[in-house]
Amino acid sequence: MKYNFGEIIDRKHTNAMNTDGFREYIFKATSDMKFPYEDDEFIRMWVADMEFATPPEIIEAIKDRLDKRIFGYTKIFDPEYYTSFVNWTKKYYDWTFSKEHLMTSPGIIPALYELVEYICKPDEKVLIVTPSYAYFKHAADYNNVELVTSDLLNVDGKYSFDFDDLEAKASDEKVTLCIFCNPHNPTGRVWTPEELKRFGDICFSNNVIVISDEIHCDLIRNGMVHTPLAKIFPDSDQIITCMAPSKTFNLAGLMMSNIIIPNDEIREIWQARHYSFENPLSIAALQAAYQHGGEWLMELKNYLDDNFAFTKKFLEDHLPEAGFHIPEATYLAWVNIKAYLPNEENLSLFFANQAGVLLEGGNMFVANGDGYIRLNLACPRSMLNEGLERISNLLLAQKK
Ligand SMILES: Cc1ncc(COP(=O)(O)O)c(C/N=C2\CONC2=O)c1O
Repeated sequence: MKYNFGEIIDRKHTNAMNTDGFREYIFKATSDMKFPYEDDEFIRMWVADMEFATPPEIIEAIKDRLDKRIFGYTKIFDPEYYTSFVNWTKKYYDWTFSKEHLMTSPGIIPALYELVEYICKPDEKVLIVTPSYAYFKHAADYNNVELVTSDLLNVDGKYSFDFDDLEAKASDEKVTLCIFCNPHNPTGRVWTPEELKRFGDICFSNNVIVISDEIHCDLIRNGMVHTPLAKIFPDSDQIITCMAPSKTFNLAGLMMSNIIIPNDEIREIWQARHYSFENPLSIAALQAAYQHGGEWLMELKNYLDDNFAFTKKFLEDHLPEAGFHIPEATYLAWVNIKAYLPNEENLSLFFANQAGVLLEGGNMFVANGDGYIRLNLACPRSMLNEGLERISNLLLAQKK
């Protein structure tokens, strides 16, 4: 191994959401909220960023840009950014897109907020499948647009579309936009080409535009293949594809994502309304990620696959009544613990207070997540083991 994923890195005094933002984000509380644990005693398995150092190749590119010593107003003028990214999508997803369609945003969430405003009229509705990353709901709420949800089917922890329900919801003429997660957070599904085709046919035959949020698409298990929704519908301009190396290379704080908008009308609104300057260090980092990140990603995927295998065995050995399948994508474990805590409403608070573990409870994923916890496994194995030990000790104590 060329890279050290077992290293414990001190994130204190870095203004990290992960270490300092959990009271506000998870508990909607102020910074004086008290727990029986000191902040640095928690095992943090909640927000989706990683405890791993960003690849040295990316850090080197940022340093090179720093050496230029002037950081004035910046936009992407150099075609090398597009070339680096499209070479990556060609190599990893066998998919390409036009340079003219590539926009950027200081994050995918800000893009969702803007796109809902640009696409939906006030009396229209946004469709999502559930459970869902909560910011998909926020994107509708903050634009005062009604949210419509379609629960994924869950058969013994295996998730799939309820296509009949999806068809029924999409056929509502007021549903004009679907925010779609591909691969899916929090269930970890990698949608098959067949599922994507049926999903897209339902949306497009009902005049529903799709934002395909593909931020997790590089973080798939070895052996899996990501299919961009737009690859299934190469002639459609009804798909906005959101991708970013921020999840892949632990760069979320650099606030830059790729938004591919093939629809001329929507892109023109975006270009007129979106503040399109970029951070020069972010451009350097993202370009380096796509040019030089391949080897690190390969080792990261191996380490994550081992963390998932470790977690699966741990749960089988210590919590045999928990429901868990190794997800096809993401570094997030979605675990059914109903058998141990059938009635606990606020799982995040329960584990924070009783086990000193910060995690996200199923109730944080809009709907269809009761009894589940989501664990971030993108951490050194020693940290993972401690978190799992604390969780299992607490849950086993409930059974006594
Ligand atoms: C599906 C999905 N889209 C967008 C984002 C955020 O994109 P950004 O605005 O950073 O470019 C996340 C991050 N997911 C997180 C972050 O913390 N917990 C999660 O589940 C995500 O899971």
